[in-house]
Amino acid sequence: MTPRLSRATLAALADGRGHAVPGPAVDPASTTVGLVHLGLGAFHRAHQAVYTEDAAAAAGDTGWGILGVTQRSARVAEHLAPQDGLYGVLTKGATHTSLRLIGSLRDVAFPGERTPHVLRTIAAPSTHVVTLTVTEKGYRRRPDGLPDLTDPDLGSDVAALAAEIGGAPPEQPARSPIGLLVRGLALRHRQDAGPLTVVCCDNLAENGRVVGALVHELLAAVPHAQSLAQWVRASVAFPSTMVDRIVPATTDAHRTEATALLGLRDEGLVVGEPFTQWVVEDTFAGPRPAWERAGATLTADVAPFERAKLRVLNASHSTLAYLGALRGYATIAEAVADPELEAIVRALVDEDVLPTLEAPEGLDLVRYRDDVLDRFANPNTGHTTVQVAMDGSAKLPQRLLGTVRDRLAAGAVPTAAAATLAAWMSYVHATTHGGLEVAGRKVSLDDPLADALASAADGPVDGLVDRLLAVREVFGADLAASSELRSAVRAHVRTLALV
Ligand SMILES: NC(=O)c1ccc[n+]([C@@H]2O[C@H](COP(=O)([O-])OP(=O)(O)OC[C@H]3O[C@@H](n4cnc5c(N)ncnc54)[C@H](O)[C@@H]3O)[C@@H](O)[C@H]2O)c1
Ligand SMILES: O=P(O)(O)OC[C@@H](O)[C@@H](O)[C@H](O)[C@H](O)CO
Repeated sequence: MTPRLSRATLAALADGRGHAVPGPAVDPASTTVGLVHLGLGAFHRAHQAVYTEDAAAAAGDTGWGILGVTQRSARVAEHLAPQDGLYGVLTKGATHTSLRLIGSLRDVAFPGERTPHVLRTIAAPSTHVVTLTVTEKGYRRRPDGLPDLTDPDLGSDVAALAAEIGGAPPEQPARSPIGLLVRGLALRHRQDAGPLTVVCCDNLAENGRVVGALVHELLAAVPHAQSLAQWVRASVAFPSTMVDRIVPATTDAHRTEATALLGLRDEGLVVGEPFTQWVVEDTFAGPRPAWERAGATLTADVAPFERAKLRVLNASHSTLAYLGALRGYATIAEAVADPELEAIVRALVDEDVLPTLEAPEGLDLVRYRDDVLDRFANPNTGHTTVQVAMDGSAKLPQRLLGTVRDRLAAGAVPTAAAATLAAWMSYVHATTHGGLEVAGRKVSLDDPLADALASAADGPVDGLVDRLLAVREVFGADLAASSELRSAVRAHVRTLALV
């Protein structure tokens, strides 16, 4: 059996016949932890961990090893621990594949097993940055942006935090990312370990402001947390970021391909397109990795980049995901190759998105649209429509509904954006009525509001749009009340002829 990737097997391979795979640029054994990452999914490993490694290597800095924290299960930690944190990034271009090894993960942990260790690391004076990629739904926000204190996981962390402020040892397993973060901040405050910067890397509009507000609101709900809240206001920064790299879920075929290139089995392998971008607001409370030396842009104002990316790339992605899945396409590349679907996406961007955007400095938005469509057309990433389609109730408010609101406020009917909503509604209907098969597989609705959406989709089909627009968690009261939007979505749903 092919041996597993680890520091020892890699060294043995290098001593023997060797391999042609570059990296790691940083040996985990030579680094200390300076950054804690919450949400050790595929994206962090293919994006921030790579920038952090390149920055550390360029600056000769050994203080930026990462403690990677998984959230919902120990699976990724179990994959990476026997590999000493080492893993490969398989880059799949349209014509070229390459593999490199990454060593910036110094440690991995699952809070279900090692919460005290994670909290102590967030509180360590040598830790300066916490990053997050826990998906849109992971933040447990109410539609008004406040923390959902009825969420049992967040509730459990709030109770643990209150006990810890009262002097209890920080031992209870953390159950939510924001709860874990705030409990780590509380310990850091108690230990007077200095300022910290929290960098959200999820696809949320104004992601830094969102996470900062969640932390402050959560603290406002906890008894005796005033001094902690004051310290957070003074000592913790929440810069916003725009993150971009298409990183699909890793498949067995990717692992087989990587094993052939490396000669070692890698259970932590991740896959990405060649393109990568990171724009970070330069408002850190303390030291940070020299990410600019790895190609990141540090800027005073990230909002125009973030807005352009969410509204052009992510909204187009979701449009292709819903329409593509409804037409039976397995991948985004197949969907964008359908001229009708490509035309729908172009109309979305040209007619509704671009009028709401201000071009970030140095970015031609029309060129950006075309570049994004070219990236989607890469046949080798294998990004599935069903993966991009998941969690629509949490994603659409971030990537589409800002456009819809801006267009309505400008007195325009967002007819093209309404096509995306119609596609999502048709997808919700099909996946909750057992009627959607994509590439030979039955697809069911994967969404944090699946139950509410299924009951809204259940009923006479001519009322589908009304019932789904009434889901306040997604559309709020304003969009539910817009008769122009309602008519536009209804017209598209009729055209889709799926109900
Ligand atoms: N994959 C990409 O192409 C890409 C690109 C840009 C940004 N992102 C951002 O990164 C996020 C994660 O993407 P990924 O590819 O790593 O996904 P993934 O499925 O590989 O990992 C998701 C991570 O989020 C955690 N998570 C999921 N649901 C959660 C919940 N309800 N509560 C707490 N934690 C939860 C998981 O435990 C895991 O650590 C995306 O949602 C997006 O915001 C991804
Ligand atoms: O990662 P999600 O689930 O928020 O969204 C799915 C895709 O639209 C997204 O991951 C893009 O691939 C990514 O945002 C490109 O940078």
